[in-house]
Amino acid sequence: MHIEKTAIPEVLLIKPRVFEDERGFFLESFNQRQFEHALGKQVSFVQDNHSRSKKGVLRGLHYQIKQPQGKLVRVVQGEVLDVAVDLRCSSPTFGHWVSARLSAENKMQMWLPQGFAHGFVVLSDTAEFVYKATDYYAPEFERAIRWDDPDLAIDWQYEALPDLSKKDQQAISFASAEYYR
Ligand SMILES: Cc1cn([C@H]2C[C@H](O)[C@@H](COP(=O)(O)OP(=O)(O)O[C@H]3O[C@H](C)C(=O)[C@H](O)[C@H]3O)O2)c(=O)[nH]c1=O
Repeated sequence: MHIEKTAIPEVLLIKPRVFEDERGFFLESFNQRQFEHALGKQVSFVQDNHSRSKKGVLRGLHYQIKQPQGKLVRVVQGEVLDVAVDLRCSSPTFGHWVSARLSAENKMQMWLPQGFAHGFVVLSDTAEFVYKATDYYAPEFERAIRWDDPDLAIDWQYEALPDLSKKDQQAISFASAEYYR
């Protein structure tokens, strides 16, 4: 697998090795040994998630203030713009965001460690989004920051107004959010 750094050093883009033949393709979507070698430390995942969304759906920006989750995310159908926002107070990239287009086509994955808010917007007619998390879902600790927060000024590369859940419609501003100390 090929690892690409992003403008936030701890957020990585991972391109798995793809074996194509006349039948189609094969790839290892996760290999513990290779992943830990790339990160230079041990990481364990406890939960796999899978969501399907229509074009224009934006899920995010979400994080768990306690039991923070590192996420290894990828798209198995369609295309999304995936975004990670650094919420670690002590980080030199605090309040910065990075984005990447993840698609079934490019098979690109993004690794965002604990300390980040995460979201994506669907750019294709539909998208199936699958990801591994380093801790369990804990709704009592879940927080949401507005996708269109003016201080973050995220370029979602999506021209129309996105389709948001009730929870995301009620998300709060970056300035009033809780951060990771
Ligand atoms: C996240 C999650 C949700 N759920 C249940 C709770 C709700 O009844 C239903 C939909 O949940 P929600 O609307 O919070 O799903 P998303 O909007 O896709 O939330 C996710 O969106 C962004 C992209 C993230 O990075 C997070 O993993 C997560 O917050 O699934 C569970 O049972 N387990 C879970 O881990």
